[in-house]
Amino acid sequence: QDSSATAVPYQGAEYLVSTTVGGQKLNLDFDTGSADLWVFSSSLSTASKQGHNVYTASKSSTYKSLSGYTWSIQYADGSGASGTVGTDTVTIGGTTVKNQAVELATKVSSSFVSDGSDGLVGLSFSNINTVQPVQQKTFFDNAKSSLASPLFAAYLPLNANGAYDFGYLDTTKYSGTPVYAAVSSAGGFWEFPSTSYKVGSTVHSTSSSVTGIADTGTTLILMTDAVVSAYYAQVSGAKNTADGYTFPCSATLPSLSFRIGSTSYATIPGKLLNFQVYSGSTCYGSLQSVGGGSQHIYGDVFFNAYYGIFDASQPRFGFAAI
Ligand SMILES: O=C(NNC1=NCCC1)c1ccc(Br)cc1
Repeated sequence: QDSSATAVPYQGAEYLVSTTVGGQKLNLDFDTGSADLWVFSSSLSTASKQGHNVYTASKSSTYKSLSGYTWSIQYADGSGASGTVGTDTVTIGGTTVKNQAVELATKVSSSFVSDGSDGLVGLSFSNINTVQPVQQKTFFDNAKSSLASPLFAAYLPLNANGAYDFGYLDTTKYSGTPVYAAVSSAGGFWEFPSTSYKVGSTVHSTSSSVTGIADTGTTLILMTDAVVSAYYAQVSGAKNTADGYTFPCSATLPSLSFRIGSTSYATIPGKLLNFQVYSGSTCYGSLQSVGGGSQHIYGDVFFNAYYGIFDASQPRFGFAAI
């Protein structure tokens, strides 16, 4: 049941995919950095429902409640949601999964209320799904057996409609031959070693334990402080403010390249590293600090430059310039 679903950019911060849950249409944020499929539900407070499509279980003829099951998730950016669980038929593009665990939000954090999505589709590994007492599988895990190949790909061009392709690679969406890195799924993420990077043409290496994760649920590229300080040292007028790194909008930004596994470098051009105007003639960088830890997070800005291939067969992560 290979298929492709259109991903529509929303306010430069995320891409939304129209998804049918029990015959009800919702605009969901596909997130390769988490493993819960959750939706805004009719049980939310009136205030939380403002501006969103909600899923009403009682209106679906195929919904089944999982009595006593709950979920609760906290994302790395501090946002979160929680609620109850059932199963229903979920269709994305032309790929349908019956009896998919659908997590109904009865609470969502404020950033989700002001956000454009009506919920998330987790596409990381199912070992980090938060449902209790019995952990549930992701849409992709459930769909895999019906696909020609056990993979999906993310095509997220800047300020234009993109797509998530399930079961096949769309060669019209990228150029050249994809390169792949082995993935370690133990932490639940599409994670690989990422120990070398370039600011412009200057090569730097990090400690060997540094990894990267491919995360469509994060907007920017978040890297360790060593990388971020080396990068902005090359940008005249760059400042590290309480909100993150800013610089004069007139600045010429160097490219940033980083290795994914032991592959060739992925290069983010300077143009993509100016995320948006911060205030007046000051702009905000697409590269920001991940805070602590030794994991780089390659978010949507990475996918603005590369077709990302999430292949469960080994597992491995591949990329090719778009
Ligand atoms: O939460 C993460 N990605 N998804 C989302 N973020 C905000 C809403 C959805 C995330 C971030 C960093 C690491 Br390391 C692993 C996962």
